[in-house]
Amino acid sequence: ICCSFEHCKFTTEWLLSRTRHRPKIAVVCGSGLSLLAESVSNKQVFRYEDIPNFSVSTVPSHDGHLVFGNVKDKSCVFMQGRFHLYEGYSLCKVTFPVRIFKLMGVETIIVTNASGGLCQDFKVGDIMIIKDHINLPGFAGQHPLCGPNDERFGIRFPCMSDAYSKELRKLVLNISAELGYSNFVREGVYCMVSGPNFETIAEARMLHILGSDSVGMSTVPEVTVAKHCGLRVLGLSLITNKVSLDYSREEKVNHEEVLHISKMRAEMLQKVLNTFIARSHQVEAINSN
Ligand SMILES: O=P(O)(O)O[C@@H]1C[C@H](O)[C@@H](CO)O1
Ligand SMILES: Nc1nc2[nH]cnc2c(=O)[nH]1
Repeated sequence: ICCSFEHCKFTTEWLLSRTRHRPKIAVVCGSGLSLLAESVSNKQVFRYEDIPNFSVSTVPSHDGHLVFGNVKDKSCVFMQGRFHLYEGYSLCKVTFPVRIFKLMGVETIIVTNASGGLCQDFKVGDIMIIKDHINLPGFAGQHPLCGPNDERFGIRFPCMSDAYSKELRKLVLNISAELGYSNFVREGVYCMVSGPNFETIAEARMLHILGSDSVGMSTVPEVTVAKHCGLRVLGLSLITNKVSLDYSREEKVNHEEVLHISKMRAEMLQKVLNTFIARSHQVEAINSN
């Protein structure tokens, strides 16, 4: 096993002995969204290649930096770049950082990504709060929790019907309204495919019929492992393109377009995120009541 409890513990202790930060919130920055980590104070950066047992980023715009820092008075850790199944990594490698965060004392994980809009009401540039997901690779056995279950992380058969915290979603909706962003902040179902190709029209139609509002190539394994080990999860997906459901449409998606849109919207997402992090204690209060 390449990502055993002992491997996780070793990496966690390696990091804890090199930083004074003790983050309670972790953020995974999706494609083109590295900016989310830029405004932190008291910043400390580790390169993925220097961290024992970590993988390296191979996708353009996924910088490969683990950034510790404060947002207001909250200590956070940011992944500038994530690992994807299509890069050739096993799902245990893809989700390894999530367990490190758990062992470091993180309580809430915020996963962000770029995705294609299937819901016909969505516009390019919308922010979709993920309310649920479809684990398509999981149906075919590509699942991060397959294999022996280590009870020190979580139970064998975790419940996923409440993977995305209702309270956290509500807080983001409230913040979006206060910031005047309500007309482009939505809620929806994210579907993961393995990639690396974008969808055929027939595939896109199928995913839409199955109830997916957007489609991407990440997030679901991280969320599954996060829920398994008891982290609270918030998922935010930036709709970077409309997925064609119609043979007469001529649009052709590419990674550069995805990056262009996500970089354009990253500042807004950052505003939502920073306000959310500053106020996350409000949800802690709700939960402890
Ligand atoms: O890491 P995310 O899910 O944001 O990356 C998306 C999916 C592919 O990796 C890439 C396609 O442009 O962006
Ligand atoms: N699978 C998939 N991933 C994406 N990431 C950003 N846009 C898309 C898309 O249209 N499809």
